[in-house]
Amino acid sequence: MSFGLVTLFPEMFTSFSDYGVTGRAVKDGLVSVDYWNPRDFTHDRHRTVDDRPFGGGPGMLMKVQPLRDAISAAKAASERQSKVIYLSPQGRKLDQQGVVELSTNERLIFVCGRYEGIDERLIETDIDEEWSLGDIVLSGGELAAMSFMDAISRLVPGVLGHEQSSVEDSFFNGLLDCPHYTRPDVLEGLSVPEVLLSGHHENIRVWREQQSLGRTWQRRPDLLEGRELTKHQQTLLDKYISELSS
Ligand SMILES: NC(=O)c1ccc(NCc2ccccc2N2CCOCC2)nc1
Repeated sequence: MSFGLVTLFPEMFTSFSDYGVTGRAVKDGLVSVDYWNPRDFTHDRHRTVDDRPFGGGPGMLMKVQPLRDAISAAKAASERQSKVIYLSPQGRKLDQQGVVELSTNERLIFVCGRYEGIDERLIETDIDEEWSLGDIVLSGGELAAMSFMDAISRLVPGVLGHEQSSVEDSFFNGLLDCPHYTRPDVLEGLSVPEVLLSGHHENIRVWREQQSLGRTWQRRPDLLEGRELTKHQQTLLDKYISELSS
């Protein structure tokens, strides 16, 4: 997977490239990241990257010429087919299904807006898809881009050493995650569910699936709509619900 970042603040992305699972993926060459700063594509003495909005109003927009040139350079830098993504509150809201869709691309170029955003005509001419991290307002697109990159990278084969963990990822199978426990076995007078100490792997797997189903039903019933549960899953969920009232 190759990521191209069009951003005024490339240094922000060390959080992705230098730490943890994603840092290891970059180090191992499973994921590559390259940066294209519009400021490097300016030709005036002050290296201007913002411009005033037609129609007036508060704030500035990103200056068109440096931004267009940075996007073109990002596209030209790789023979791979690339998709240019603009992150904004007006985009398609991201969920794990969207992450799976985006992960099928060889190269993604993220355009990170600053100021009040970019000229609408750039979205029509240079941007392929507009996406949103969620209904939140950020000071720039960088943190949204990094969240997209993290979620997408986790689906790249080899990035999560123990393949299993990506399957158990709470949203990977469309259900919320089960509760997790570790030492000490009693914490503030609270013990660990017996089944987890039993060493009975099948019972543990079933308990975890029941917990995922139950918590999803309780906290995010919307995730269960339009989802066919197997008979076994329905039985587990029914038992979970009946035990709530006991
Ligand atoms: N939900 C998201 O994915 C998301 C993405 C970016 C983002 N901010 C950068 C930005 C990009 C485009 C347009 C406006 C803006 N903003 C500039 C600053 O003012 C607020 C609007 N915010 C939230």
